[in-house]
Amino acid sequence: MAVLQPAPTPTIDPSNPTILQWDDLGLSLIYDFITEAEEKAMIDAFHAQDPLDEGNQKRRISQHFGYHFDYSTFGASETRFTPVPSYITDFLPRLPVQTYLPDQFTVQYYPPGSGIPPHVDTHSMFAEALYSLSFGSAVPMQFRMMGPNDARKMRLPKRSLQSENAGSGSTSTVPGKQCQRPDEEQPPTWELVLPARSLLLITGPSRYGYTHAIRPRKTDVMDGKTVPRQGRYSITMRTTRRGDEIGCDCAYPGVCDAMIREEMAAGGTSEVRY
Ligand SMILES: O=C(O)CCC(=O)C(=O)O
Ligand SMILES: [Fe+2]
Repeated sequence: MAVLQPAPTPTIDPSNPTILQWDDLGLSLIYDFITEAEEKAMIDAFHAQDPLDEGNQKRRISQHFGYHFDYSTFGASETRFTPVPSYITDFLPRLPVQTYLPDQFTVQYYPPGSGIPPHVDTHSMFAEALYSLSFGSAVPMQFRMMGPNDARKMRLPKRSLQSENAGSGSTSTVPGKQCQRPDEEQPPTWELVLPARSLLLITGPSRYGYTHAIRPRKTDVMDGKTVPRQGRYSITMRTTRRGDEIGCDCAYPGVCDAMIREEMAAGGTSEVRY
């Protein structure tokens, strides 16, 4: 089991204390990004489509809007498109990155106790900015820095290019637990509590060089208190890369699907470069 370190300390602009920033990680967390009324409308809309099987709901439920995920490319389909509901389009003008907007949306319900395995969202097929809007309840998201050993494991063809299907229909390579050697040093691993109605923006190192996950647990420790995990909803938002934009030149070649693919095509088992 990963040994958790304390979460890194954010900087907070005193003139805007609802925004927490970790500049060196490329992470921002915006509290109260949506109102309680918006939150309720989203939950109602979700269950109008997928009624909750109260008590028996064990698995995550996902709804897709915009361009649908394509499992053959790990990107989004060019043709399968579900119109984006107004409860999403309404807040798009409030997103912190306005130079490009998401066009692929996965709305998910996590029943109490469920999570999402550690994964790196596909580098090459989606633009840098990824968002996670949390609602319904708070949950800790776990980030783990990918070290050189993880990178080497992820280069194995078996693990590197097949969909692990971490669940949201939108994820790529993850190092399997079974590959971990017990004598390995744990890479930096920490958790960030995502409160209900908060928006997480993931860019830079946290986007390209860290896995993120929600551990399946019955309880969480938040603010020093052990609390039962409750049902949680999220909207993952990504921007699809098309044509010439597909690719990645990040500084994390070991966990970059574009670079792994290139090296495999060249028949390489080249050294990990970081
Ligand atoms: O539920 C979340 O907040 C994150 C989900 C996620 O990481 C994903 O869909 O790729
Ligand atoms: Fe993700």
